[in-house]
Amino acid sequence: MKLLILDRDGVINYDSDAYIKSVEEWIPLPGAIEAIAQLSKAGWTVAIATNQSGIARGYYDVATLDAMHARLRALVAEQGGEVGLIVYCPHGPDEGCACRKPKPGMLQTIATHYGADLAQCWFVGDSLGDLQAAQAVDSQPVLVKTGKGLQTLAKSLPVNTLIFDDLAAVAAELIHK
Ligand SMILES: O=P(O)(O)OC[C@@H](O)[C@H]1O[C@@H](OP(=O)(O)O)[C@@H](O)[C@@H](O)[C@@H]1O
Ligand SMILES: [Mg+2]
Ligand SMILES: [Zn+2]
Repeated sequence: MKLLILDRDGVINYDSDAYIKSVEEWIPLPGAIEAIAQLSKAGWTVAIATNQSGIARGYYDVATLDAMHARLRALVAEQGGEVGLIVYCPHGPDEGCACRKPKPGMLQTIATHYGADLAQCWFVGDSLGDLQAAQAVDSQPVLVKTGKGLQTLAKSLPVNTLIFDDLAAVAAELIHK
């Protein structure tokens, strides 16, 4: 199946070192909503795997996170597309969970949900942990230069990492390849 997995903050929406704590702070990056809709209409299933330690830190609650994701789904639906499964890790960095990237637990949850082979999937992120999670399960690591992407670009990346300017460029590659 044509399954694309996305990181959220810095790939779909602007990120902030102060975390994205409300629906009002959740602002799509230019072209991101359209990219997801175009992929969806081209037969791609678009799922999301996102670290949300802000919940463990007490910056926002699950209801607020769900409202952000309802907003995302509504905006994509307005463009005629749909968003697939959204999986998040609500834990803090010190909790030792199995789902926080760079661990691949969320990618595995998504693959199991769809019966998909992660070795055939691209995972698009802006942080090194995203790329490492992809590498851990033989998915294709894809870095975008939005969010923390430019800082990540300066780090030691998985050797097969693909690099794109933004999610719109990733979508164009997948839809027209
Ligand atoms: O990029 P995704 O996975 O969708 O979400 C990242 C966010 O959960 C936050 O992750 C935090 O990292 P720590 O969780 O504090 O290490 C920081 O990088 C924040 O700036 C960022 O907003
Ligand atoms: Mg991110
Ligand atoms: Zn977790």
